[in-house]
Amino acid sequence: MLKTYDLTKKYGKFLALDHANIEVAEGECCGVLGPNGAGKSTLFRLLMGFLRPTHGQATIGGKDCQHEKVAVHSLVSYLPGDVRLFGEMKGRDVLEFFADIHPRGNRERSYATAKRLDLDITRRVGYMSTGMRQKLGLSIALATDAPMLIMDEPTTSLDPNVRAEVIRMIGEAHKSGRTVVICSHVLSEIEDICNRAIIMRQGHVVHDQNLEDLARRHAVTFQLAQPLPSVPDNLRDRIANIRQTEGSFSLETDGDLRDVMAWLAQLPLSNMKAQRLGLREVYDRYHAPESEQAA
Ligand SMILES: Nc1ncnc2c1ncn2[C@@H]1O[C@H](COP(=O)(O)OP(=O)(O)OP(=O)(O)O)[C@@H](O)[C@H]1O
Repeated sequence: MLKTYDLTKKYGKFLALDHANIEVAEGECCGVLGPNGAGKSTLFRLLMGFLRPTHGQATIGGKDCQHEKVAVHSLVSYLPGDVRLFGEMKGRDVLEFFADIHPRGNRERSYATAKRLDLDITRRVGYMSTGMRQKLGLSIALATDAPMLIMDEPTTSLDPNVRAEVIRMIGEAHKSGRTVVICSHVLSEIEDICNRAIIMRQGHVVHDQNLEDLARRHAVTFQLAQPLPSVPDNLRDRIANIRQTEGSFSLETDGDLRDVMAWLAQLPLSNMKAQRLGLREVYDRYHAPESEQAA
């Protein structure tokens, strides 16, 4: 559905996106993660044809994002990171304007989406709070039935209840078969709805994580006052990242935990803990907080 080929963007001499090769299949829900300035919005703007690539190409539904913008825009519903709307207009008029110009827009669905987000559309946009304007942007973007949703930080400025509702709505869009690409700094939101997460750093895609695979992985920690014996052959493929700090060990497992536990249970260890590996642990491999990097 979406493909980028060595997609590169320089602002002057500054390289914001460096030879990104990304493929998102039809029906996937793909999270894009990375710290401020990693290049996420640049990627999204290139996909929408709002920026010209310095090098490379992107396609959506086989259409070139730069040269076939109209066709691409009819396939995509896009929520920008900075929702800017006409301040003089009332919310209802803005909704109707966008529902009418998007080939897959629909006024009734827009009103219903705004209602679900508890947005008062009789207000003038200029008098709306930041969160209300975000809800208006979401009511525009979530109301089309375009086959692809591209959302740049959809839950920014929203209160916790509305955040949860928006994540539910995006999850519903995915379940109904739409392809979703979403960036967020809230890892739990990505874990809740995405089946895949791409991690970016300084304009590079540094990791591509299947979240269904991740859900089968565990981190096991324990204390052992002797060297850890070698991992039995039958577990070798499923145990990784063994680390030791004095008498404390940690390792990561893939798949069923029972046979790993049976092996460890034969050792004189104490304080054993096993917990599911989350996206946080994967993200921290690339972007650990500075305090931990220094440690
Ligand atoms: N128009 C521009 N001119 C010059 N530099 C830019 C421009 N737009 C973005 N940049 C720079 O490109 C880099 C990537 O910016 P981008 O907005 O894509 O990051 P991001 O990952 O979306 O960050 P955030 O999480 O803060 O939204 C940043 O260093 C930013 O300062």
